Amino acid sequence: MATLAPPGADKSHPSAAAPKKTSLALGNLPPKQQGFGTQQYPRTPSRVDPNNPPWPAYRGYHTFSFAHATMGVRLPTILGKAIDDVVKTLNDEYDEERIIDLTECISRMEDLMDDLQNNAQLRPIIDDGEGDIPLWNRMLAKYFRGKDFMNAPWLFAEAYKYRRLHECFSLSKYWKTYDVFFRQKCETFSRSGDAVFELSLRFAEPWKQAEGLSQEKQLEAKRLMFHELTQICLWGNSTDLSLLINMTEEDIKKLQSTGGDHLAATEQNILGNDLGRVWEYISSSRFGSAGKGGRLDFVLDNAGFELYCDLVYADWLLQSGLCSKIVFHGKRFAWFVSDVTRQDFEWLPNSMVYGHLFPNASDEELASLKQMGLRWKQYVKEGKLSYQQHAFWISGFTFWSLKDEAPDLFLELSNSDLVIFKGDLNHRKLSYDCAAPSSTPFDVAIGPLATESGAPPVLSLRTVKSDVVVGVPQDVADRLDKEEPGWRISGKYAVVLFSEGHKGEPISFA
Ligand SMILES: O=P(O)(O)OC[C@@]1(O)O[C@H](CO)[C@@H](O)[C@@H]1O
Repeated sequence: MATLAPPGADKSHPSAAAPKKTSLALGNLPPKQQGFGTQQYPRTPSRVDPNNPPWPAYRGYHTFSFAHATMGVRLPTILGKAIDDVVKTLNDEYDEERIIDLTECISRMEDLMDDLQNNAQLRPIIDDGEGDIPLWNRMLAKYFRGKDFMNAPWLFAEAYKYRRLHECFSLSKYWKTYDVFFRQKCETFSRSGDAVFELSLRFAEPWKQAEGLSQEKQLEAKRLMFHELTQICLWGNSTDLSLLINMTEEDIKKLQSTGGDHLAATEQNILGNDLGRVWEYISSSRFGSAGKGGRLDFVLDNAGFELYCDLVYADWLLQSGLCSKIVFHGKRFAWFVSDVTRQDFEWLPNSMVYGHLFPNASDEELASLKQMGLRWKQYVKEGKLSYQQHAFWISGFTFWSLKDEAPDLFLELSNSDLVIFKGDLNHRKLSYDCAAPSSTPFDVAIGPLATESGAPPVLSLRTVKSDVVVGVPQDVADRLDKEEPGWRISGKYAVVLFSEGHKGEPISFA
């Protein structure tokens, strides 16, 4: 039976086609506005938390970012190499109980590899009796429930991976303190001979100021030395083992070149440079107490060559009288491949004095290294140099949370006349590792560490190896983004950024 179509139901008729354009004359509507979404950044401090930094966080699923390459490729590669290292150790072991214990560590590492590659949810850290467990599990429960490796902020997910790696060993009976990167750290230092002797031949003899100079000239000589040694300390950070996966010995030498011309050329690559302000402060009566040098703290980054540069710098700061006490802060266990642990801190001067790391070195070179190593060991005995390793440094928190999450550490640092944060990772933690505009002033980017009552003066010495950049003129960053798209991760550029803090002001805890 034919259906009766209602009038006008023929959809194929031209009159049923949609009008090309409908224009309404509605002159009373409000005008269109611009900038939606941008006003929410920076988030006000009360809206900032580890999952919601002041500006948008970098996350592994952001395919445009270094976070993506790191989570998807670099971390599994690093973990694969770590497994190879443990297998080497396993092959050299003879005791059955220790062998079985170590195979269990390997199988936990394989589980971690599966989790990484399958983008698993971030589970709590198993209680291995270590002091940082509450920091980790509270943070996971409060801010990252249900998050996985790719959608948690990159900084947290990456740190979490290193904590999980530690768990593979901390749950064992015999291998609790095993460092999967130790072998690699030692080998890289032993391949850094040229740069190592370049410095030891110059600095092994105790430093003396040239005689007969006016006070003004003496100060100027110190300023110049400070200027160059700070840069050596800064560029020592370009040798980062986690990025050296495919580097040749020649490449490493180029990175470590410490010659004068090279330094002058590389100073142009310091895109935000507060070195002048730092000298003004360090050479003033505000630094330390009258007639006595100041206290300097280093929040360390990498072991081996970078630590060696840090110690050459610290040695001169003590000898010059600018500092009377230097405190080094390192990690409790293997962290981001090459970070300094207590074992690395002790290994360095001991290997300089007793080791046979440089078979091709001359007697003179070896003697210079030994002389310097002996002096550093003496500083440690005298308490002029010391080493600490607070659990906060191996947590997933950024330094915006330092005072709240580690009040004891905040008090300790508030005694310092200057806290130097070395390297890229520390810079990410200072600046909340988020997409802040490059022109954001350093004081703004580091939040409470610049504004809190009692906060110490802070200096970041960082070669730029990841996306976040602050304290750099916007036009410079925009030009580099256009002309050198890899500049944020190449380590070719650096920043030297200073915040005066509020030392001496009364500290209270909410
Ligand atoms: O802190 P460092 O040694 O200067 O650099 C650490 C680093 O290589 O590792 C991270 C990516 O895995 C980035 O923060 C940075 O590029």
